Amino acid sequence: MKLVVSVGGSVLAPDLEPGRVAAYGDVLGTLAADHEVAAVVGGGRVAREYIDAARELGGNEIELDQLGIGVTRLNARLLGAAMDGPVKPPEAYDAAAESLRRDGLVVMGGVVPGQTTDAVAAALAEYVEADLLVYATSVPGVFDADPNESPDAERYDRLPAADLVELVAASGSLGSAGSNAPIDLLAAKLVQRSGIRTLVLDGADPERVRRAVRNGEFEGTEVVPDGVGEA
Ligand SMILES: Nc1ncnc2c1ncn2[C@@H]1O[C@H](COP(=O)(O)OP(=O)(O)O)[C@@H](O)[C@H]1O
Ligand SMILES: O=c1ccn([C@@H]2O[C@H](COP(=O)(O)OP(=O)(O)O)[C@@H](O)[C@H]2O)c(=O)[nH]1
Repeated sequence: MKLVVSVGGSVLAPDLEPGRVAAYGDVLGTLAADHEVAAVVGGGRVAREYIDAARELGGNEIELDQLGIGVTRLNARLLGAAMDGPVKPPEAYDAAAESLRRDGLVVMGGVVPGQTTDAVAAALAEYVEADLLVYATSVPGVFDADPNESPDAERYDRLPAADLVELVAASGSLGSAGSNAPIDLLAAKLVQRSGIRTLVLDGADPERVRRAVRNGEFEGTEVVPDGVGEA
């Protein structure tokens, strides 16, 4: 199977803990023995710190995004170093797809301003015609409200892609650089358009990603193509 895993920066590098990066590297490396695996890595706290500092210095939103992209690529290098040795992460989808074809494994970060790595993962999944897209993020799925703001928020076990788009649009995620939402609006639209099976799960423990891929066992939200499932 062809698999794209979006590893949130908040999941991979909330701080620089080599053990956590090694654990992700192990899981992705093991999965790559049986599958073609593309990982897309986010920027996390460090990206936000750079973005906040540069905003105070008067940087415009595109400049802030460019800083964020730089940090996602640093994190991609770090994860790459935990697997095959340091390799410069591809900066575009065609280069990533070529690495995936050649090596069966690729790690990349951001691509262009105006989006997050959620959208990179969805676009790469569409480009390489992935069978499965997994968002390993800091929350255990997509909720009807931000679970970190609303203690009564309820998780969707299955969510039609159109409902995901609506929910993300309503949360106003196409905001400024470094903004929070379960996934960004472009990612939600690409997931809807591609119809690729998509899981959103708590990625704090990479074993959850392994189990989801290996046995289909996971706790979180499955985004289903429009018309296939009920919320
Ligand atoms: N409806 C929602 N369901 C789940 N998470 C949400 C929702 N709305 C906002 N969020 C926020 O989305 C964030 C998930 O993304 P984030 O922490 O940036 O992780 P990552 O590093 O994986 O991108 C959480 O901080 C969570 O509070
Ligand atoms: O293709 C990309 C990927 C990332 N970013 C920037 O880099 C930041 C960090 O990326 P990440 O995917 O971690 O976003 P987050 O989940 O932190 O919002 C984002 O907020 C954007 O500002 C971007 O502009 N384009």
